[in-house]
Amino acid sequence: MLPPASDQAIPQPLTDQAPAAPAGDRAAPGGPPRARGREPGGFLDPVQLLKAFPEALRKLHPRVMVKNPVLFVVEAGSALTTLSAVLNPSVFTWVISCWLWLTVVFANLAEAVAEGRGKAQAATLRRARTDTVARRLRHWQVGTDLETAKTERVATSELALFDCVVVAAGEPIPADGEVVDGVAAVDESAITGESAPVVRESGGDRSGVTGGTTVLSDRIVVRVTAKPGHSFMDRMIALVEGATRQKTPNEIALHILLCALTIVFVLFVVTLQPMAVYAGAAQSTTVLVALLVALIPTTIGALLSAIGIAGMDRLVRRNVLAMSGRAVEAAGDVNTLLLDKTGTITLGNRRAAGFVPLPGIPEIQLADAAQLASLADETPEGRSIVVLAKERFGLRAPAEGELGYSQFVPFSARTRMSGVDIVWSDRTGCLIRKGAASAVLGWVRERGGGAPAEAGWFADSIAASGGTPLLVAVHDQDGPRVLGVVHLKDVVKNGIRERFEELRRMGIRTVMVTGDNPRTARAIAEEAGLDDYLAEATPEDKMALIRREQAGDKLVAMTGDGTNDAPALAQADVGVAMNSGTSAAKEAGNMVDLDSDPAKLIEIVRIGKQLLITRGALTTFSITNDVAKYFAIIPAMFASAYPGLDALNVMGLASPESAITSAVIFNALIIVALIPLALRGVRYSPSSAHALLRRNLGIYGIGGLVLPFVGIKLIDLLVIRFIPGLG
Ligand SMILES: Nc1ncnc2c1ncn2[C@@H]1O[C@H](COP(=O)(O)OP(=O)(O)OP(=O)(O)O)[C@@H](O)[C@H]1O
Ligand SMILES: [K+]
Ligand SMILES: [Mg+2]
Repeated sequence: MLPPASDQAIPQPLTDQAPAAPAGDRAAPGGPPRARGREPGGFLDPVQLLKAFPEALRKLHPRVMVKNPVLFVVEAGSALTTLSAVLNPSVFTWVISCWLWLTVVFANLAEAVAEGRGKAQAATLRRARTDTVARRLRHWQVGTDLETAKTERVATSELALFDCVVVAAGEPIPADGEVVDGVAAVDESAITGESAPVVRESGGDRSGVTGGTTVLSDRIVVRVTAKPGHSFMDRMIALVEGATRQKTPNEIALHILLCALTIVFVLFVVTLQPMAVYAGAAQSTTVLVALLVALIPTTIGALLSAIGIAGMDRLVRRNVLAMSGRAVEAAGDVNTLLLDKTGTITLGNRRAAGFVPLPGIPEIQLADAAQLASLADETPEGRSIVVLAKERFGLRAPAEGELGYSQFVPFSARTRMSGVDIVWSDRTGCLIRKGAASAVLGWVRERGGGAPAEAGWFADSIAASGGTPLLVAVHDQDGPRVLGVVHLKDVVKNGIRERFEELRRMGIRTVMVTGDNPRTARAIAEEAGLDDYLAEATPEDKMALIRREQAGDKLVAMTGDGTNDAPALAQADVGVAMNSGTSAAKEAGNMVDLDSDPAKLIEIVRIGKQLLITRGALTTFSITNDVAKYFAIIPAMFASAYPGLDALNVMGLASPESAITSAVIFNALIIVALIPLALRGVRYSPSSAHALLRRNLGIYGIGGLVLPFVGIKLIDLLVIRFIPGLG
């Protein structure tokens, strides 16, 4: 027997006065997502270049230069030519020395400009960091009364992991953490730049809060999950400043290739001299160094790190924190995207919308059982059931005297059930469970009960509409039986369908993985326009699916927000956690999206692809554009010894000196000319990766081959005009 509804109030959670802020997180509607700050255009701001100049000079220190062997060789060569210019002064040796030094400075400038942009962003972020006083709770435990709890005021910097702090309307949240009590509207504009408030609440997958954001309404208790100095904001600042940037495996591979090429050319130039002497055409140090610099891949050596920094920077501008460059690169090659349903594809604001009793059961009886099973269920779903039962029937929790003993069964993603075991004061007892249909039916059958067909029908019809059915069952003196179904409603995020279509055009398969039942999953997958879905997935199932895809040589991205997504987020090559999500999810992933927008993956993939393509294109360009320099320098070197070699002087350069000078000047200027491209990235449009690669290798390979012939010739014309003594 169920007790009559009691009128005595229990301390109501804040849910009753849920803030009137828009529910859920902002899903980017069809249009392009808003970027933080202005995206730098194609032209490089001269002011930026000027500002980065001192830093570029500072980087000339050999200790810094040695990290970039290609340019270290150029620097050593510059020093050598300068020495020979001092010992053996001539216009030619001085001009070459100057331009060699400029080559190194320009290379450093590329990196300095990239870093400078990050520093500007970091400064903006620093301003958002708070250093205030926090109200720390003393001897308080989750679930106990807040009114009587004692608080103490401490400086934010003194907060430790797992401290609980109270934050009320108008106050800043002192540290990264998780809401463990209450629900509030939070202004996250300090970190996202977006002014619409978001809801953060305890118990569910929207519990994550970020230090520096402000509570707008109500009051929450936040458990600190990051020590001061190690918050996401701190990590983001370190990232955009380039302080913690590590080379990715791809970058290391390319780096090794560049070093190998450099060594080969150093050996070539060193062994060239004895042969030249033998041929009666001994070369000066200056000429040999100029040849070496022209041959080694200086262009990509100069731009490589700027390309990487700019990629990170582009992500941060779109409010994505990447914890590793490796993940950014992997994003460029992703084949499959897995998304969880609740809170990622839907708003995650899953609320009870109605009670559907089985024939012969009064609705109030179902509502009462459902709310008893939810009294200690701190998930948003559980709280919404309590609220609905109160609204519809004025039902409230049992009074002190009525309850003998009760034991709550918390919800877990594995059991897909929650409930309560109650012994009333008159010593009668009952067990109540609510949860996924298959789980609750299993529970009833295990206890020897059966389920009328209606239970399945009702659940199916709710599921077919995209809702989540929760079956409610009791086991009391009348035996185990199903009472009916609670209809949980959730809404698919606005405009998400178009975004998934865009992913498809990029060649990415989208799969929804959800703990929910297959019918609901199918309805939502169809509505959102996903390629496939996996229903009734436990956390392990989600991870196993990723492993299977990876075994088939696929790169997998996963976005999710729940603790049940954490294993999958950790397993995925690209794990994007929603910033609104639990701290377990955020720790497991290798990226965090501050806007909590699953469609952000489009941006992430685009940036990853752009990074890979830009690096590939500029490497190709760098290697092919050295070819023209052989044609400029080799004939010049041996013109006197082998006049026949003049046939190679296809550019018709004026004199050996002007030819070598022009090649060196071109080599230096091309670095500056390509800085904007390195920072902005090669244009990317969704099409197959192969087509893109072919197109870019074509453009940059042929461009790299042809451009220097024109460029060197033009410079040669200027050189003989304006630098007397080289003509
Ligand atoms: N508080 C709750 N009490 C009882 N059952 C619940 C509760 N919350 C959810 N369920 C049931 O458990 C199922 C699994 O929940 P889980 O959180 O693992 O997945 P989900 O949130 O539905 O999906 P996703 O992983 O896509 O976010 C739900 O579909 C629902 O049927
Ligand atoms: K070069
Ligand atoms: Mg979930």
